[in-house]
Amino acid sequence: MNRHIQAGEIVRLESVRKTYGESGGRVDALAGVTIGFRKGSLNAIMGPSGSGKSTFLHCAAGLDRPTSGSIEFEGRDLTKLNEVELTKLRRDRIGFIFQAFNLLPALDVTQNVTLPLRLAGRRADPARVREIISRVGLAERSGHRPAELSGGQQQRVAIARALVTDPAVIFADEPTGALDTRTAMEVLSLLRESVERDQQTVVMVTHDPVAASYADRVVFLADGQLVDEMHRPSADQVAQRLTRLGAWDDKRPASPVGGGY
Ligand SMILES: Nc1ncnc2c1ncn2[C@@H]1O[C@H](COP(=O)(O)OP(=O)(O)OP(=O)(O)O)[C@@H](O)[C@H]1O
Repeated sequence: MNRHIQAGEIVRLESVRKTYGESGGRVDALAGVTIGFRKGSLNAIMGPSGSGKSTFLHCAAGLDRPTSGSIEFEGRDLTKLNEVELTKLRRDRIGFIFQAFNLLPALDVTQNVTLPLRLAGRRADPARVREIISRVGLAERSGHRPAELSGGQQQRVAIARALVTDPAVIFADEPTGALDTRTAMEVLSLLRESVERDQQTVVMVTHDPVAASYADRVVFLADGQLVDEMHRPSADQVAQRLTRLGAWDDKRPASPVGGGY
């Protein structure tokens, strides 16, 4: 172990392949990807529809197993862990944020936020929970249920829930995809803050050049391979690069609005 990981990196994918289907209809969703992410950095993953972004995120986060290659996370190879070890590591060290919020409708804000702690059998420190909820601007709403909150507020609950276990890495799959521009910026600022303040690492898939412009580093996937990267680019630079990759040609379905569960 630790043969490949570079100084300062917290997670590293080495020659990661993910192949779906049998011989005739085989798809190389990831065709040999090698990349490391530094502790305390905000990273965006971009690329055309079908380029492998979700597959990349799921493999890197230990939600899916690659066909071959290794994923080093804080010195351990995720591909060598059994399901129980993987579940524990995900619960203790990784935070997840999804486009569709995935909040439980019957639970209020505080209960949703503390759910990962309860699942891990950990005690919720009330002062810390209050601090996290107020950090995302929901102190006044802590007793509200998701249906009583706006889409942006629901995503802020999801961020607080991802932060509550103090994870080393937060993986986010289009965290601003269902939000209007202003609310998306608030959410991105919160992610930026957890990187600056707590040295957490964020790896986020996004289609939005403005969201990507909040990142320290933007990596571009095409046909399951890394084809380029940019450091602290402007939204215009990202958009130009995506245009060259043909990312705007696809007709993606409209984002779902609000209503998570
Ligand atoms: N479970 C699966 N079975 C078969 N093929 C799959 C599966 N999941 C993904 N694929 C294929 O793998 C490739 C990469 O898919 P992936 O969802 O990772 O792309 P993406 O870049 O996230 O796309 P989008 O931007 O449209 O969400 C695609 O060709 C897709 O059809």
